[in-house]
Amino acid sequence: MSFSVELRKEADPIFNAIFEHPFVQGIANGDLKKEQLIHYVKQDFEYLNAFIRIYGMAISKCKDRKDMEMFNKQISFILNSETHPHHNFCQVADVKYEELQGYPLSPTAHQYIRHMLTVAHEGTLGEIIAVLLPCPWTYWEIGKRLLTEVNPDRSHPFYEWIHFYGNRTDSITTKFCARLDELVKEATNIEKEKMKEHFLLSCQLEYMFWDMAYKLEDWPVKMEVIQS
Ligand SMILES: Cc1ncc(C[n+]2csc(CCO)c2C)c(N)n1
Repeated sequence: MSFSVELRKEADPIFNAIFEHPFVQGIANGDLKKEQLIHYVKQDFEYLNAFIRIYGMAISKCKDRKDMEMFNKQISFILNSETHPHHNFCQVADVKYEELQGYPLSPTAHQYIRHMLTVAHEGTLGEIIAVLLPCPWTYWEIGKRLLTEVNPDRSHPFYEWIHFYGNRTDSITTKFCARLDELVKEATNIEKEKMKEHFLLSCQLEYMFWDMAYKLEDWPVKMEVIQS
């Protein structure tokens, strides 16, 4: 069994819990409150900014152009394409995308971003791929399952979202898995254990991100944001 297949197997209960989560089920049946969609987009916009920066940190650890190109393509993808599913949520919530940008991070978004930043700062290239992988992998599986199980028509409010994630053929997940499986061959047992740990924690944080949006999670004590 390849390392990536081993990781997917261990994470199976988390992948299933994510699919069963009421926010994901809300995408399936078109039943989400405007505030939940707005909270998700506000937090995800900042999450994607952090993701782009982490790809930049990954590039700084690459030894060859092929790896650099892989991450560079993903930066462009986030900047130019990952905006489509956000626009879908904004349209359903009847808000302008620009109005949802620049908000402070919720506790869970903060935790997830800090987890990825720590690994990007301290880890090897293999550890960085392991920490980033649950992001595309969980969304790809959600998209594919919703596409087959819901098979939405154009009148479905989240038709665009489901097709965007479900229809990816040239998947970054496949590329990351292949690269991780190569890198693990040269890794020590300690590094391999760290890769697994980072991957599983990111899977848990993917679940928590949906939960954060669904429950409109915020800090226990609200602070006034002082604009300079
Ligand atoms: C919390 C959270 N997790 C995953 C994604 C999906 N996603 C974000 S960046 C990217 C491309 C990776 O190169 C994908 C698939 C999201 N939007 N928000």
